[in-house]
Formats: sequence, C-alpha cells, structure tokens
Amino acid sequence: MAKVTVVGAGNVGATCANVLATREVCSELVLLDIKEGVSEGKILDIFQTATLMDFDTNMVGVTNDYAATAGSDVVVITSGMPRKPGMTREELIGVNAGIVKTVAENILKHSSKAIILIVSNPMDPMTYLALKATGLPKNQVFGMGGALDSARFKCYLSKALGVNSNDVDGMVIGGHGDTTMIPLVSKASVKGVPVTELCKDKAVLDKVVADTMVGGATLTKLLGTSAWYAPGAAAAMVVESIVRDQKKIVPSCVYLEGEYGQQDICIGVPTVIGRNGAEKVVEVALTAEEKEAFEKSAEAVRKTNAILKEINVL
Ligand SMILES: NC(=O)c1ccc[n+]([C@@H]2O[C@H](COP(=O)([O-])OP(=O)(O)OC[C@H]3O[C@@H](n4cnc5c(N)ncnc54)[C@H](O)[C@@H]3O)[C@@H](O)[C@H]2O)c1
Ligand SMILES: O=C(O)C[C@H](O)C(=O)O
Repeated sequence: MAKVTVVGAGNVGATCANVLATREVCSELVLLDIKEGVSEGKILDIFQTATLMDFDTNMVGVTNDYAATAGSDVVVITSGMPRKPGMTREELIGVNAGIVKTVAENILKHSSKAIILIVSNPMDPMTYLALKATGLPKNQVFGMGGALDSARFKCYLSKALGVNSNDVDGMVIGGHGDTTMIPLVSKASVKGVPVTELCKDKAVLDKVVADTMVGGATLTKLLGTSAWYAPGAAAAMVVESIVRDQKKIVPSCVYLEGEYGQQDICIGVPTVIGRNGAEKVVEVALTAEEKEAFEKSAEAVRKTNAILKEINVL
C-alpha cells in the first residue's frame, strides 16, 4: 500500500488523517504540523480509536520533521489559516501563500514523486503556486475543492427533492469561491433521472445553486471558522482514489492547457483521479450559460493569481 502525509494537523488535516486511518487507505500515515505537540497528540488520540473502530494503520505525528515524510506517495497540504465569518477565501492569500510555498518546497525535498493535493485556501491560487514553485508535472500537483462543493450540491439537492443524497449525482466546476463555483444543474440527476425532470420549479433549483455556492461561508458563520468534517472527508476520498487507483471522475483544481478554452490556470474541472494523480481532464458539454459562467470564474481566479506576483511568492 502507500505512504500518505497530511501537512497541517488542524481541523481539516486531522479530520482527513482520521478518515484515512479509519478506512485503512494507506499502510503508513504521517501527520505534520508546525505547532509543537499538535500532530503527536492528535495521532495518539486517533490511535486510541483503533480498537473501537477496528482498524490497523501505522501512523505517526511529527512537529515540523520533514524527514519523517520522506518517500510519501501522496501529500495533502492543509497548512494555513482558515477564514473568519465575513471574509472571502481570497483574503487569506497574503498569509497562506508563503506557508503553502514553503511546505510544498519542503515536501519536494523528501518526496519528489509524491502526488500533492492542495487544500489550503484560496485553494485555486494555492494550487497554481505549488505547481509553479515545485516545477512538478501538472498531474502531480492539484487541488481539492470541487469534491467538497459537489458533495454539498448533492446534499442540498437531496433536501430540496426529498430523496436520499446517495442517489443524487452532481458536479460543481470552476473556482472554489463563493462567487466562482458553478453547480451544474444541467448534469445533475437522481438515479439517472435529470433533476430538471424531477423538479419543474426553477426557483427551487436556483436556491440549491445559491446555497451550494455559499456552503462554506454558511458553515463558517455558524462555526466561527471553516468547516472540517466534509472537507477532511473530501480530501480523504481523493487520496483514496489515488492510492487505490480508482479512476474516479472528481471535479478537481487542475492545470489547464487549452481544455475548456483555458490556458495557464488551475481551476476545477472533471478529472480522472488515479495512481498518477490528476490523470485526465474530462471535457463535458456545457450550456451557453455554464460556458459564460466558467469564463467569468476563470477570470476571477486569474485576478487572484496575479496577487501571487504582487506579494513576490511567484
Ligand atoms: N479546499 C477546501 O475545500 C477547504 C476546505 C476547508 C478548509 N480549507 C482550508 O484549509 C486550511 C486549513 O483549515 P483548518 O480549518 O484545518 O485550519 P486550522 O487553523 O484548524 O489548521 C491549520 C493548521 O495548519 C498549521 N500550520 C500553519 N502553518 C504551518 C506550516 N508552515 N507548516 C505546517 N503546519 C502549519 C497550524 O498550526 C494549524 O494546526 C485553511 O486555509 C482553510 O481555508 C480548504
Ligand atoms: O469556506 C471555507 O472557508 C473553507 C472551505 O473552502 C469550505 O468550502 O468549507
């Protein structure tokens, strides 16, 4: 099996580590944080659930010890600040860009073959930064946002339609931002039946879209910090698709070279996720409205990317 490192033992990273351990996704799990004792404590706590949850995963918590991460097959980067209520994800760029760049460079020194999954926000620019800073191939560095947004989209659809969320299929593409993500109603279905057939009231579906787009902000307002259960589980699902070579099609923030009419940008599109990371971008037909929204989303992501040069991290 595989060695997986999670950098950042905060709410999201520790939840991701807990899901990976409990589902026995990897043979070796390393949790690293810069704060003394946090990783060691959370890994010991997770280990103490092993006999209760019946799993057997070798795991270690370390404080800033990148030698312990050496030879990782997959690295999840969750290090950095979360937003407070009322903030946008993009406002985190000043504090998180330097953290993500340094962490990515440290990982590269010890695990040059690792697939690196970026979670830290603003995730789309952080993915672009990590890709450029490491110089790794585009399949090896990509971001998690669409997996989470799609999970929220499916849950809001299930509530609106009164059906089991596990029977719902749906994808969110575009930027991982309150105004940049695009829930694809035209592609959403319940057991293969288009949601537009099941629900004729456009206002209901429009509300599902709106609720999905601010799904993160809604939880940040309730919790006072970012959500962590679904984000941690979403990252773990992507890791599992890599480690088990499951070839899941997951909306992921990947580097585009012409797909969807975009160049030199990392943004959320349907992607085949397997042993080699972001293996293949899947181009799906978009409605004229969705195409326009995607172009606007890409424009907004590029605007935030430009800040990376202004703050001298790129
Ligand atoms: N992409 C997504 O869908 C998604 C979802 C949820 C959260 N996030 C983002 O993930 C990040 C983490 O969120 P959280 O709620 O876990 O925050 P948190 O504050 O609970 O945890 C962050 C952790 O990172 C650690 N850290 C800071 N600098 C570090 C460094 N240089 N090296 C190693 N560790 C370092 C901190 O000590 C802390 O433990 C935030 O930026 C948040 O916005 C993204
Ligand atoms: O919304 C946030 O700040 C965290 C994350 O991006 C999320 O969508 O939960």
